[in-house]
Amino acid sequence: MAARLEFDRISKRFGSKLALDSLCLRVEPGEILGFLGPNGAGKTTAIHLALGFLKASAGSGTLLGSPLGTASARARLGYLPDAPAFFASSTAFQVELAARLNGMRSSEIKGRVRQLLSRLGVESVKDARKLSRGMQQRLGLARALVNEPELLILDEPTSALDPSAVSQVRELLLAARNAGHSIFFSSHQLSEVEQVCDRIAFLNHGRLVKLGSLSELLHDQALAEVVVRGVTAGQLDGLFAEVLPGGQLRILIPQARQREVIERIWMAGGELISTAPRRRTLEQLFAEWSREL
Ligand SMILES: Nc1ncnc2c1ncn2[C@@H]1O[C@H](COP(=O)(O)OP(=O)(O)OP(=O)(O)O)[C@@H](O)[C@H]1O
Repeated sequence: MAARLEFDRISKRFGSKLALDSLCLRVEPGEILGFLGPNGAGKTTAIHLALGFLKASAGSGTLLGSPLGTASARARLGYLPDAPAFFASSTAFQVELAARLNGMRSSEIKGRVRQLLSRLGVESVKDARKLSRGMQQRLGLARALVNEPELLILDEPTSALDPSAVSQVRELLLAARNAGHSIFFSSHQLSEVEQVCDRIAFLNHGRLVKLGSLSELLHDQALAEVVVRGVTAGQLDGLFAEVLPGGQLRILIPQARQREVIERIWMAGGELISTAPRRRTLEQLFAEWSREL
């Protein structure tokens, strides 16, 4: 099936800075793809390339089947920028205008706008230009969702939201996904990412470092905790070992190396006390992947 968004070896250079380095990535129909990476990794640059706000220095891509930058594809797209701006006071007008520009039928617009504004808690806002950042984000989301877009691109959609708004947004995103829409969003809110994303793409220094479902990525990186006695840390060089009271050693190793390490301990005259799987969090993986070049 055709990807809703595809980057094919896309690079973007700003002067001497290579912000994006040969990015290959597809957002498939009906999936939520979380786009992660440390500050300055290149996430917003990739999003701006997808939207046609920037031109690639090399490579190509498609948005909803058309080459990046094609204006007609944008009517089937919803976009929430990191700092949404509003130019008129009426909240309903902002969202209605987006619906009209995207070709929605007039008969459908009023009901849809009312429903979204109420769902996102912005129906009684007086002046859209004087909103707090969190309220701007809620209104920006209503604007992005109004035309029931095939692809929703969100730059940090929940960064300024209070916990109840975060869960309302989570429900909206999952409902959109369940209706077959695709969502591509950048975020630093790892608990949100864990709860809604089907797959995760991790970018660092403009390069795609990891891509997969959270369970695959956590499984690949799974650790085992091994407790032994009768050996010293010096005999296990290269392995992280903590000395426990009583002289036992606690060792953390990738699960895939467990057998090899246990054999090494036996060869050195050590005795195995226990082994246990150690689940890692996305936060720990984020910290490790951020160190990868
Ligand atoms: N217009 C520009 N001119 C020069 N450099 C830029 C420009 N836009 C982005 N950059 C640089 O490109 C790199 C990637 O920036 P980008 O904003 O895409 O990162 P990001 O992953 O979205 O970061 P954050 O998580 O902080 O929002 C950074 O080093 C940034 O300074």
